[in-house]
Amino acid sequence: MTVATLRIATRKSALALWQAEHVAALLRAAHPGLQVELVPLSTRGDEILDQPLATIGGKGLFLKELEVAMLEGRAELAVHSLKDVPAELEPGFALPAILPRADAADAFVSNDYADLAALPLGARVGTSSLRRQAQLRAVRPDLELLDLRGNVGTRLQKLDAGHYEAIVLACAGLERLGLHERIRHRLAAPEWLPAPGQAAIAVEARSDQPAVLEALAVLDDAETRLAVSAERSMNRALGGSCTVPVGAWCTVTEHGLHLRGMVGDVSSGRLLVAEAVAGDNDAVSLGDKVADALFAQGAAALLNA
Ligand SMILES: NCc1[nH]cc(CCC(=O)O)c1CC(=O)O
Repeated sequence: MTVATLRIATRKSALALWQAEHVAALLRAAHPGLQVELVPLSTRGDEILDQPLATIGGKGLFLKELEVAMLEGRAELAVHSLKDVPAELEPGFALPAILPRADAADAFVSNDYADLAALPLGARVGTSSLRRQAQLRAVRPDLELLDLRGNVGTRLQKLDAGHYEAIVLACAGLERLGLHERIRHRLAAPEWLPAPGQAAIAVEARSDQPAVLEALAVLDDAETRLAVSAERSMNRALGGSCTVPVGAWCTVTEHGLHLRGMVGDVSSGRLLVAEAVAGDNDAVSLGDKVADALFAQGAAALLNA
């Protein structure tokens, strides 16, 4: 059985639409004659903008409405930023494709200051991510950390309006939106860790639709899948949500996988860091191993804080 049409459920933000169009173009190129359409939808995560994600219940918020559309037969697939996909997928769904990763670094964005070190004492920095807050606190305990939600464009507007001296965003999102020049400084591994799965685009579909899964699997990048499997398995072992400050970065070399993981504490800026290596058949156990090493350093106390 082959599929004639694929409908892509997507959020309506500029970044989500760019990512869905990107997947649509790749699918059209891979399957000549295939009809590919976008189904833009609003999610709870997009509608509730006045509270940090950690308070309103975490990451599944961006997926629910897209998954309902697939269950009701209004779309065959959904496109997500992998870092917004919970460590545990909803039963009945799969990720048949993970695209090659873009720049996984975070971006220091400011109109007046070149990097973190250049910020004046007590400067206001906007980010609602606990992972970013903990790492900022660790290097600059004097900073005033302020919540900042909304899509990438809204966050940049709030910076430009003077609410903050600097904000932190993902390099990948800025690049996809043609905003590369807003990156003043890259906050990159190993000193600074991204979110598990950051900069990878994930394609989700129902696990009971083999023809769809097969059509989507051509977009999968094996190396990215290995790296993000290790990062996401670490996150899952740590309790797996965005309500805790967790960072992870896995590299793939000819010698195998190297995973570095971090659990942080926002109020003290204390960061626990652990790393380990494994062969490329062992991505999931590598994640578990680094999580165990973080627990051995006392991660449970920070995760329950
Ligand atoms: N939480 C929103 C979100 N989800 C994914 C990205 C960036 C793109 C990516 O990581 O693939 C962003 C924006 C940001 O953090 O600046």
